Amino acid sequence: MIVFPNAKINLGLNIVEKRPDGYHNIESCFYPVGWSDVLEVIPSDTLKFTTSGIPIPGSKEGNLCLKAFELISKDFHLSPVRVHLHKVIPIGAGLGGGSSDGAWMIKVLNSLFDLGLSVDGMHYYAQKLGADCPFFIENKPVMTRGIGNVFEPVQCSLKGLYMLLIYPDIAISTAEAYQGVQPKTPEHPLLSLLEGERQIWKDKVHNQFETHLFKKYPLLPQIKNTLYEHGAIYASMTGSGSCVYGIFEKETSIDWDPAYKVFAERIKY
Ligand SMILES: C[C@](O)(CO)[C@H](O)COP(=O)(O)OP(=O)(O)OC[C@H]1O[C@@H](n2ccc(N)nc2=O)[C@H](O)[C@@H]1O
Ligand SMILES: Nc1ncnc2c1ncn2[C@@H]1O[C@H](COP(=O)(O)OP(=O)(O)OP(=O)(O)O)[C@@H](O)[C@H]1O
Repeated sequence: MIVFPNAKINLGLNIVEKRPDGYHNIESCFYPVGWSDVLEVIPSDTLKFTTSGIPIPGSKEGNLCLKAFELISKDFHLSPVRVHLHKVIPIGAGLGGGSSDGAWMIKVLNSLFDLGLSVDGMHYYAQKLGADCPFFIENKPVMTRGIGNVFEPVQCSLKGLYMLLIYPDIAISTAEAYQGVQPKTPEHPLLSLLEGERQIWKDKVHNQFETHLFKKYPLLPQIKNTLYEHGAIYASMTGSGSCVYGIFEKETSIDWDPAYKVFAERIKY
């Protein structure tokens, strides 16, 4: 079975408070985008995991694909599989690529082994893997609260518009990003801003991580400004960075430093 675990962007991201367990409660809209890895899972004699594409830091055992397999095999009998992950989504980009691989692995195991897990059942396992994982189970635009695992519907569609995603080859770990953040109560409820006129997003919809990460990495606000100079309706860093995206009414191409990774699409979700 072959699937294409996709990335996400955050439309607005408020860090509301630090919790006693060290995590932070956030308020954000998660939106699926088409930048994708390739994940192949086939029945085999022994459990095997290989990767190609972008090198993934950390051990094989720490990879969320294998972690998903281990997690599900605690509750179900799974025969061995051969897993190959071709990594395309930049790492340390705020695109949730690793989380997506883990969540898609749960979905693959559910159908390959006929486990009969419902969406809620898959959420249960996904949230044990990481804060961003449950979103990728249903993979549709949603308002998230809690640590990113409590979902609420949002009437916000970007379908038919154009998206440019720019990864400037700066890896920022999620833990690093949260360390420098100052939680604060949002001035405006994000949900009503996102469901309102898109023209006001530029002034009112913020990713709170930008405050300290833009000071630390001045290249990031430069990329955001360039996107606005080329006519973006809205531009922002996604998640904990470093990827910056722009949303456009028409197809737009911009010359970037060749070291950057760029993904462009007509938004389909
Ligand atoms: C920035 C976001 O991508 C927003 O979409 C997410 O909040 C990050 O979620 P994630 O990458 O799945 O995060 P995890 O891998 O579960 O956590 C990595 C580390 O980030 C910090 N962390 C993560 C999520 C959260 N809501 N509060 C946190 O403080 C914790 O120090 C944690 O040890
Ligand atoms: N399948 C995987 N792909 C990428 N990273 C993985 C994977 N499994 C585990 N990891 C670990 O997770 C870390 C970062 O993952 P990820 O790509 O989700 O970060 P990110 O792009 O910053 O996303 P976000 O902060 O939005 O979750 C890597 O440094 C790596 O050690």
